[in-house]
Amino acid sequence: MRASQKDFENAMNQVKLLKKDPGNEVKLKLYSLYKQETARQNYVDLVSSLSSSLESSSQVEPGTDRKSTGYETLMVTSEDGITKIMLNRPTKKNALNVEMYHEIMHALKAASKDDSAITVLTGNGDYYSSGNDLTNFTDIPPGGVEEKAKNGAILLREFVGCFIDFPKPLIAVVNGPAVGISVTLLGLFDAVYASDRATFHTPFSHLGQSPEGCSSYTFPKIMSPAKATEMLVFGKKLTAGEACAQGLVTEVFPDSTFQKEVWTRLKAFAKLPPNAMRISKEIIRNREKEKLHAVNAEECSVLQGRWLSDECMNAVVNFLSRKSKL
Ligand SMILES: CCCCC/C=C/CC(=O)SCCNC(=O)CCNC(=O)[C@H](O)C(C)(C)COP(=O)(O)OP(=O)(O)OC[C@H]1O[C@@H](n2cnc3c(N)ncnc32)[C@H](O)[C@@H]1OP(=O)(O)O
Repeated sequence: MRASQKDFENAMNQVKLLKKDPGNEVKLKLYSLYKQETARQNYVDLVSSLSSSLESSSQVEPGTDRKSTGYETLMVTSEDGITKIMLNRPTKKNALNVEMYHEIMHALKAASKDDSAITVLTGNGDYYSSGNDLTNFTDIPPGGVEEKAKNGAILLREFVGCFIDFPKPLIAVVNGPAVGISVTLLGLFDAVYASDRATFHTPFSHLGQSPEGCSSYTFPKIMSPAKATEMLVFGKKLTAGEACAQGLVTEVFPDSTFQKEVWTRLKAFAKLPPNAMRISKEIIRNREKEKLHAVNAEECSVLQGRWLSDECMNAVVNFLSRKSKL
């Protein structure tokens, strides 16, 4: 017999009253089940809201937005010689869930073959991105946390590989705060423009994790080993101005004029001969490619181990508990 909503709420309360801590792995499983229950409730709520809105208005075209891009977590547009990939989970601060990793890879592969001269990554809403979605840790497969960590490392390696191999000029338009993997990847971009509202934060040690996105190699080269250590090991958060002084950001703009100034500049860049730009990027980046792939493989393998550590599991459980999701 299927449990009712009341049974579920009672069970949730019982978990909070347990005298003995059930442990991180069990807590992550509980969170996963909680999410499924919430998803079922959301489904029912959505269907019921759709029914009432369709009854009240025959002009609504459900799913129009989604059809225009074909993506669930991104908005992708192509005009004026620019393919713009916009992270589109603003209510979650553009955290990267598993679907978003796959969709970004898909969008990059498509952009590498389309007619555009340059490609831009940016965020919708007040954040550029809050990095890896920490709820990614909760969908534990039958093979347990080891299988989860192994799959995560495979996905991460493929994902970062797409940035290493991207053939056209790739520009980050950092519209707001950036956290975790959204910061480390910036070392693989060809230019990074930031609003003065943006901050750059890689709290890997706080999360019991280690650097990815090739940052263990690119950051010391860009900003010196000591400055890279302050960010990647001690989790020092940089302002946009500081990140620019360290060479991670190319130029900072006042937030009030950011979009206008940046897009005017990008449209001018996109009028340059595309083949010349592609070939020039190749000659700047290609001699590092093999090294970057090797660094990526090593970082993913180290992270796979970190994800299984108590330090990491405690940090994830703490985040989810703070958000009342456990
Ligand atoms: C294949 C796997 C690859 C893995 C690659 C590894 C990458 C490493 C990293 O990226 S490490 C970085 C991980 N990110 C974080 O630690 C950030 C966590 N989030 C926060 O600290 C805060 O949310 C914040 C500072 C980004 C914003 O705080 P604020 O108080 O302004 O807003 P909220 O916390 O209320 O956020 C709004 C809702 O968004 C949810 N959310 C935000 N970021 C994340 C995230 N990274 N993961 C999961 N969920 C996130 C937050 O829970 C709120 O949701 P709610 O409205 O449902 O409560």
